[in-house]
Amino acid sequence: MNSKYPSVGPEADDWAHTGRTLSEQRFSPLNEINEDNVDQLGLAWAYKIEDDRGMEATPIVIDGVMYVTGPWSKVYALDATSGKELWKYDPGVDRGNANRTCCDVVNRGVAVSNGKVFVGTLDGRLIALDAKTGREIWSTDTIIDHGRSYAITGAPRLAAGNVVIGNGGSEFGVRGYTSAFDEDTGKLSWRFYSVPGADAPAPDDKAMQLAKPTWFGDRYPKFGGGGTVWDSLAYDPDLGLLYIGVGNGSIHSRKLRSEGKGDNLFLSSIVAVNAKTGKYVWHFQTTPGDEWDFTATQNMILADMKIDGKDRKVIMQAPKNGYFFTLDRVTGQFISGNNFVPVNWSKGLDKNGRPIVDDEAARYEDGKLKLVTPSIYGGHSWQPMSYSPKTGLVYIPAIITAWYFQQVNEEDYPKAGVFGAYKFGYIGAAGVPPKPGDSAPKATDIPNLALAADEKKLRESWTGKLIAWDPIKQKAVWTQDYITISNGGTLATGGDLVFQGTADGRFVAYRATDGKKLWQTEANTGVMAGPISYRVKGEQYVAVAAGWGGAFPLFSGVLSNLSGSQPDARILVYKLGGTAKLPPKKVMSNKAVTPLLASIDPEKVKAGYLQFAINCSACHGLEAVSGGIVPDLRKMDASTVQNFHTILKGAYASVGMPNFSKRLSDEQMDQILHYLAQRNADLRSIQQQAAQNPK
Ligand SMILES: O=C(O)c1cc(C(=O)O)c2c(n1)C(=O)C(=O)c1cc(C(=O)O)[nH]c1-2
Ligand SMILES: [Ca+2]
Repeated sequence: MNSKYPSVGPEADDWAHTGRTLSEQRFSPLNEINEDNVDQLGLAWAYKIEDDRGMEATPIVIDGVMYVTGPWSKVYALDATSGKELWKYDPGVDRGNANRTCCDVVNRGVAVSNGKVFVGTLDGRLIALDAKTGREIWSTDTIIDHGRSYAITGAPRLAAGNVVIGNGGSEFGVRGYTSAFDEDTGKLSWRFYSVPGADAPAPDDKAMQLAKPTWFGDRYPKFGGGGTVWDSLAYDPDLGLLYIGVGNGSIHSRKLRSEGKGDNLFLSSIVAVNAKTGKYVWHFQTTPGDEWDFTATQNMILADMKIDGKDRKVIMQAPKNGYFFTLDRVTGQFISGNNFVPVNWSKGLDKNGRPIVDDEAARYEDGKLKLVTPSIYGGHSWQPMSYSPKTGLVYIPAIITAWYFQQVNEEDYPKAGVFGAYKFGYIGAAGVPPKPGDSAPKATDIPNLALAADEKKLRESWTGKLIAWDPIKQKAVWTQDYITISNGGTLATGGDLVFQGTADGRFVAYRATDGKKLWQTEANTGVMAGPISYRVKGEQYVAVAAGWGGAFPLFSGVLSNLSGSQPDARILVYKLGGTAKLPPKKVMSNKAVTPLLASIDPEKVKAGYLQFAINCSACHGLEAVSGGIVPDLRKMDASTVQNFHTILKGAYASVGMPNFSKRLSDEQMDQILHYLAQRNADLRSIQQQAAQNPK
């Protein structure tokens, strides 16, 4: 061991929590793999996951065993040195639940404590498994109302003898909350609601006493209000505080939700509660009166650092809204902040760190069309950032995109006919990030994604960045650019390395101090999850869950095609001198397509477009251009066309195609088929043009 990298003790071996330790820094002190030898890194083993959907889990490794989750909330226990399967657990989630979650049937991992493995399932159960055998010890239903679209995608956290879990659903109309269950028994210890309900809050409910006056009108209980806690929690055992990262408003439109007024606490906030009781301690709202899906569910990092000569206990977050926040985690007081990507929705932060909303530029309750950056994908999403106490830098997988918003009144929903109106209360569309000084957008600016030229322009404008951010000076120290969004979470190590997977299918190591690329390998699929590092019998490994999916390809399929990635889910594990090989990359079929129908009825196409936008586009892509996660419906074969109605009525429910018989009439199903036949014709004409003008 050289002096640059002195040996680190056995306490560095495990990756015991989602963020390695309770501080959630995603920093491994291990340094056997370092900038001097990282070029010798090779694949040690790979484990194939049976469902080729998005992989978002951070694995946990304790005593040489890896616990990781895959799509449909399945849990895998693997020998961390060989990839040998020790056990596998399938909670049997009803595949018909695929449309209860906004963004793929993903899961972000387990918590492990005292011989128990805890997993939250897509259908809302929290389950404790025996870590040795994978057998169920207890299972509890965490959902308060199965009539609404709640789903769990996040990893549970451990706090004060409890397992804590939230859920998602703010895109569908739910009231967000966080629940804590006793680790041993699964009994509910406490529940914290993120937003007020219809009733007056109890006199001793300080949180809702604070929140209620920031909401207006009586309609928000109908829409649920939102504030789902779908990903991030952090626990400081010394302070006894649990930090809750709260999501966006439900319904998105603040006009429909809260008469266009108010901060709407605790939407888009970090809330600190007593970990034993769930009682409110402090809050910091990152986006006042959210109406842009600006969640504060992004991962929160706890660190101790010297700022202006004083030792500070901080909590850091880079929420979707594009601002980085460094707060005092004892009091919630704002220390510093700055935007890490371009923002046009706000003019900056005031002295308390409250963003000054640019109403003219971003609030769409005035009925005008607004082009807002960041978009609903955020400047940063669930892909976790990491912090190296060695460099003092935070490594943020950042996103640069924009989104159109235009208010739709409820009575006008049926006329709106564009993606989003029903679910969000606005017409939404992808946009090219605006430049300062651009004139106000007009409806004619909304790109027509069916036209290949617009697709190209949009795709090229949606980019990713890895940003090494100084959380004290609040500025970037170095950056790396990516051709598209939804690049992976990051890992920082004692070997002065930063690891990150990319949407275009690579796994890369950078030097932590200056961002120099030192190593990369083909992952053969887009990589989104946060990598980890661990050591068994003195040998260091770096691991990542690889597999393209999640919000981007499902929701904006047409734009995500650029990644060239195919869903091919695996756990990939690397070590120095590793020689294992991956099977060849799966490529997307570019076969010429045949017509779906002999004749197409334009009236049906028009009606079908609306029905498709409302019911199908969230998974099968805007304008029916799939991102490759679920079938591209423009390319259906003859037998699929023949069985179209049967499939919509549940024939493929077991593989994740929900039953739409309660939502769509036969006539509407037929309209959708005609719309798809038209999109198929559009695709064939693009293919013909390409064949005539080969580049
Ligand atoms: O508001 C919510 O309840 C909620 C839930 C989830 C989820 O559970 O995955 C996502 C989002 N919102 C969201 O806004 C978002 O961008 C997103 C991306 C992803 C993903 O897994 O790729 N999930 C979610
Ligand atoms: Ca959301």
